Amino acid sequence: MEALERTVSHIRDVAPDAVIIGDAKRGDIGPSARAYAKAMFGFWDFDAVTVNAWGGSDSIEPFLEDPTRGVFVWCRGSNPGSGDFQDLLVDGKGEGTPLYEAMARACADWNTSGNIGLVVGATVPGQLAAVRSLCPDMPLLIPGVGAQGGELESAVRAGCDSKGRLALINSSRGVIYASPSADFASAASEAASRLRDSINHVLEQDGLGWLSS
Ligand SMILES: O=c1ccn([C@@H]2O[C@H](COP(=O)(O)O)[C@@H](O)[C@H]2O)c(=O)[nH]1
Repeated sequence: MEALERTVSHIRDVAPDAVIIGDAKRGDIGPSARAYAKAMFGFWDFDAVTVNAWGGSDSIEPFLEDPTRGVFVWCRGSNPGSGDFQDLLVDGKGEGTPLYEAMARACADWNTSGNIGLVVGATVPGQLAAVRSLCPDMPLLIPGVGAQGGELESAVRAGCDSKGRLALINSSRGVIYASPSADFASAASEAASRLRDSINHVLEQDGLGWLSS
């Protein structure tokens, strides 16, 4: 907790415009969700959080109330077992919709304040592309490149919107464990810069780079 507190405070000091996402994946009944939302936004002051919406609309509603805070709903995981349930075909809007697509559609309906995003893994570019086409204007938080082996290029192409934006591609262990030695801090910084440059390289190739657009 102390390390988290110091990390958040350091980011606020050195990069006041950075968006800090609390990856807590909260998911509970409404009254408990309300307490969690108060903790995540009121105490920790995160700009956005991740939630697990298995409990349905009332389980995420308290997180959505403040339109200045973002809520990333876990939609299609990057881990090998995430398809066990999330790819199951359910009867929803159109027969045989995979559950993760039903989740994406529900989130689009709940997104009346424009503060919902979705978490979709880089390891499943097909599902990532499907979610992007269902939710063309939603931010996507995309874990799974780096240690989990997801391919960066397809994550950028499948995950970005039509302008090459709205994808937050995350690598955690690939950055924080870039070096086991005393140079861990500079190695982490270099790994993060390399990832940024690789993302930008794909965008440039597609004419969607920060400089070319
Ligand atoms: O489907 C998901 C949802 C969340 N995560 C989280 O992202 C990071 C990824 O870490 P790496 O070290 O880059 O693999 C991790 O904290 C997970 O909790 C995810 O990987 N997949």
